[in-house]
Amino acid sequence: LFYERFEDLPVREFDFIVVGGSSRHGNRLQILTVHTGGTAGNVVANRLTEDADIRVLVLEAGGSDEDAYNSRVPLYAFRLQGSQYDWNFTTTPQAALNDRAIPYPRGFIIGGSSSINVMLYTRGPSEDWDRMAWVTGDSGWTWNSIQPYIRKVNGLSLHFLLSDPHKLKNERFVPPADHHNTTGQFDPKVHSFDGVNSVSLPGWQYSSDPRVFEAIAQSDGEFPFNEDMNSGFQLGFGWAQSTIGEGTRSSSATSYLGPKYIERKNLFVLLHARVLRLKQTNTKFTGANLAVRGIELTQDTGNTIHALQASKEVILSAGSVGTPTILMHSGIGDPTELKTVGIKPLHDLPSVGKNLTDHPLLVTAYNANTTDTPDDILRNETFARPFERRWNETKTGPLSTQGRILGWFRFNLSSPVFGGVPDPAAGPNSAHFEIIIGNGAGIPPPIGHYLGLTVAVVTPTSTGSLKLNSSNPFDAPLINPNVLGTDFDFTAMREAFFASKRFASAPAWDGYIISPTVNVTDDNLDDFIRNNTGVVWHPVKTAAMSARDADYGVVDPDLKVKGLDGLRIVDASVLATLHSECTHTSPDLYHRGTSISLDQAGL
Ligand SMILES: Cc1cc2nc3c(=O)[nH]c(=O)nc-3n(C[C@H](O)[C@H](O)[C@H](O)COP(=O)(O)OP(=O)(O)OC[C@H]3O[C@@H](n4cnc5c(N)ncnc54)[C@H](O)[C@@H]3O)c2cc1C
Repeated sequence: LFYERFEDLPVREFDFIVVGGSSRHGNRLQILTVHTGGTAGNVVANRLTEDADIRVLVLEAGGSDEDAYNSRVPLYAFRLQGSQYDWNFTTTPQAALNDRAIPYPRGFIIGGSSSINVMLYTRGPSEDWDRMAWVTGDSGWTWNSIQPYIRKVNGLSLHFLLSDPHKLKNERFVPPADHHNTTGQFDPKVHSFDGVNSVSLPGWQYSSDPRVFEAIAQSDGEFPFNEDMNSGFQLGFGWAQSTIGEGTRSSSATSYLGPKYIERKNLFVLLHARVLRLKQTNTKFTGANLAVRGIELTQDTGNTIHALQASKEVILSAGSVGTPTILMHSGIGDPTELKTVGIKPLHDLPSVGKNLTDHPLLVTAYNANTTDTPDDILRNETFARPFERRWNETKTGPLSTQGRILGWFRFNLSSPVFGGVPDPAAGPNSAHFEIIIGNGAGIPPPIGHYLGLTVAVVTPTSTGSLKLNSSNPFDAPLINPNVLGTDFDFTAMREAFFASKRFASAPAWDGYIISPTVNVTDDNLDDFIRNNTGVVWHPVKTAAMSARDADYGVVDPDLKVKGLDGLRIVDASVLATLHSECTHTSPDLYHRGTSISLDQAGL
């Protein structure tokens, strides 16, 4: 159940529940999951509370999504950035971007970033998962091992074969809002139709769509068509799949904490609960690990601090910014850096906050000779009204859709991009860059209609960092994704831009594209990139997983914080490598993280 005030929680019960034995039934177990109101946390909470004997408390700094209209309406997704549902972080000045500091949105709402993101659902290439298994020395992270958390495989539920006792799957592939015939637009064999998280194809058609496919056909194979980029083979252009069901956003809150689950008597969700730090709960003696099962939270900017303790585990799911921030405020991190800001080190883990990596993104747009774009809806309330009425009543129409068509591509290995640098992709079938076709400008200028061709480098080699600004947990951390910080990344952005330009020059666009909105020439391209590149908001690796015996990394392949007891991290920060995909698909990862949690708790 949702609670707004700490005082309303059955706190005593949480404080005094006794954890008895290890048998599955007959014991009252309590697992306190911390700030797991985000994408991953709700998956964890859902899975853990399958067992009525486990009591889970979810702590979320943000509030409810009940009145968040813009979160529900897919077309309005971009309005959530900079809103009350966003933490509204900003990066440090980015050297390669002419020292611009760029906005760094993160969801400040139940559902976390899955309640404010752009909803693209991409699983990435199988090679990325296989590489993560190799890096971490744990075959449980391979593409094949992860599949049963998403879907049934070959008609069998591999849960049984892989001895995962939990049958809940992530994906629930549903018809698009307009119920059009989707034959040839996805491959049913690689999807699940009875999972929790709704996924669908675009539910509204635009006149630019057929031209995209004509341009694909005219590209001499440079931009092939891929029926389903989520099969493990991602390369090519295909229809976007999005976490949308019945024309409405499917976040981890609407799905994993949906009506079917939120009434569970063993699930407690406390909103507006900001966790300040974790607390040591034992005294270390020779040979034993420190236990960190305590937390401190506040609901009134620190005037009142509440302490709680989990009998089993604290599971951190505060995301790639929140998780390392909380760890460092708790003294878990690089001791030298912690002392610099006046924090007493508790546990030496220098990798906390290191290696922050994100996908650089460059929006380019073309003036389009059409009025068939959502630009007028997005900038003119009067124009939008009938469409809103339609969406309110039927959940159909242009408001029911966000992503349209996207593609994943590789540079030729003889490309100038590589100039002595090894190919950073996970394998020969993994993309280096992405092109996102947008009908309309996303956030449109006052006049005009647009076709967006946005590019992203999906194998960046630059890494940045996340550091504390001070010992005050209310100060925003120093977020430095080091965008385009290497020659590879910068050259890759240039080449991705050229590729999108070639795509826009196909005869299919004659009469549709009028001109680019900015005249980019060879002479001003680098400036254009520096002045306009941002990121896709896919930060990972700030609490990265590493092999069990590696002397770097933050969590082991079971997602337990290295060298500590009682503390696990289950969110995007643990990814050991940045995948060539959009990162909220990692519920598959979260599912597995939870299964490990359950197994190791002897449940
Ligand atoms: C604007 C935007 C667009 C994106 N578009 C896409 C997309 O189209 N497709 C895609 O796959 N991915 C997309 N992403 C990325 C994706 O949404 C994230 O990678 C993913 O949701 C991260 O999940 P998480 O569980 O790690 O963190 P989050 O979902 O961010 O959850 C963290 C939660 O912890 C809470 N929290 C943090 N600190 C504290 C604290 N101290 N106390 C209590 N609670 C705390 C937060 O409020 C939040 O609810 C986008 C992200 C953004 C921001």
